Amino acid sequence: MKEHCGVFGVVGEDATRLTYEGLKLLQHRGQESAGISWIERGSVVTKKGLGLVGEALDPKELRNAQMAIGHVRYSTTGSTTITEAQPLSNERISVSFNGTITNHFHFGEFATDTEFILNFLSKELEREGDLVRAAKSFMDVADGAYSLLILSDEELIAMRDPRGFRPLVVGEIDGSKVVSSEDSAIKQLGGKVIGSVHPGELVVIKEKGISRESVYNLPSATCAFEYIYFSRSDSVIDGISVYTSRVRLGELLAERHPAKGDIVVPVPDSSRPIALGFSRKSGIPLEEALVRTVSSKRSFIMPSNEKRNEVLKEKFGVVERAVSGKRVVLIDDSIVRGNTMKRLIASLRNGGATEIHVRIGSPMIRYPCYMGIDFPRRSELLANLGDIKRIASEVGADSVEYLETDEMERAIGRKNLCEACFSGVYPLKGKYDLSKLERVFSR
Ligand SMILES: O=P(O)(O)OC[C@H]1O[C@H](OP(=O)(O)OP(=O)(O)O)[C@H](O)[C@@H]1O
Ligand SMILES: NC(=O)CC[C@H](N)C(=O)O
Ligand code: SF4
Ligand SMILES: [Mg+2]
Repeated sequence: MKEHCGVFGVVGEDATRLTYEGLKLLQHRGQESAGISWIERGSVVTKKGLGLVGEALDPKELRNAQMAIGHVRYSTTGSTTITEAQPLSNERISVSFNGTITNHFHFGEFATDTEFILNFLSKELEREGDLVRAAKSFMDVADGAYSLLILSDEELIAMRDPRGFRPLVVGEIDGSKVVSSEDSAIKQLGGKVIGSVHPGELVVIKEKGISRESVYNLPSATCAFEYIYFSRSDSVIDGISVYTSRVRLGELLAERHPAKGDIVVPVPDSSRPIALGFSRKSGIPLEEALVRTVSSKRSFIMPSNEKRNEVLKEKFGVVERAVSGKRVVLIDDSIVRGNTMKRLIASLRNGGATEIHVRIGSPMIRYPCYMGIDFPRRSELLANLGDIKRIASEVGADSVEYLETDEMERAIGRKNLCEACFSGVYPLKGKYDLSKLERVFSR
């Protein structure tokens, strides 16, 4: 499974530098490439590179401007190349986007869904002579997930798809107007959060002000995985704290799926608050028995299984003193392909753990995602192997239990979530044949 991208945009003083700083704080959303577009003498200028923000962009090559947008990429279409990196621009406009356009293949052959967006918007702009109208036409035809920024020399447009699959937030930093995938980045830069871009809303940001228009008003279906894994714990999505959701996922796990153990161990990083909740509720002490290598990346969002396993090889150390002779309750936020679990259970057994009971803070992932996360095939999902006994034997655990969907909703505190990867029910506009989507999105 690969996940999201991060977008950040600024209108006002110091736009390029603030965008660069913002991207660093969204690094957990994409590690493949980073880029920034700004407006210089009426034209779009774009710099991008492969790798983490610090590797991809040289601050000395960035020019200060009054308007800029940026991107960190976790690809769900195409490949990890500089030409496919975002922002994707021509002289007039630049786009930076988090999501997946599920129906992009209906419109022709494109290297990525982002290329389709740029192509569509450019043609509509030519036809209509107005970028806001072009953006609305895009909303009419596009299906899937998009938290999208469009930059021109006149304005920065921010829009969120009608279901609000991915987060998007507007705020202000030192008088400059900003838009970011997550509010935590705005707060950490000393700014104040104005609020979420609502699902189906189009926001136009200019130097003189922000105007907002609700273009579609449908029931939202925000990605449950943003709360479970993707977003930073210090973010708040649509008014709900990610940290609180995660602690509650752990509390509900302890209540509904208890385990007999001597210690609770989180798989760092994203399952830490879940393990804390489990430990508090069960009374079993928490031990940080897995140490995450400082320089390690997120494994799940790497672009191939080979790269995921390369990351995992270096990612964890085991504190033998903490686990030796102990019955371990091992907590993770999710099992997708099972790469992480298989490796960790072997290491914990080597470290002397006597029993390992795995408890997962989300339901079984059985269906692919085509809305911004990259696990496009049913066959790669561990949960499709069989029941929990079969899964436990595959990963080498004494037992494995997952949260049920209703328990997850209770923990997060909202029902209007996308749960397609658990249920197979896709909150999309169109009807699709799953096998066809598997072929289109497999890379
Ligand atoms: O079953 P898998 O296919 O291995 O995927 C699931 C794992 O991947 C993610 O961690 P990741 O390493 O991406 O990042 P983290 O350090 O933020 O937890 C997630 O938190 C699980 O640990
Ligand atoms: N994770 C994302 O948001 C991916 C954006 C876009 N689909 C790409 O492949 O570049
Ligand atoms: S299918 Fe799963 S990962 Fe994809 S948007 Fe829905 S909840 Fe999120
Ligand atoms: Mg993890």
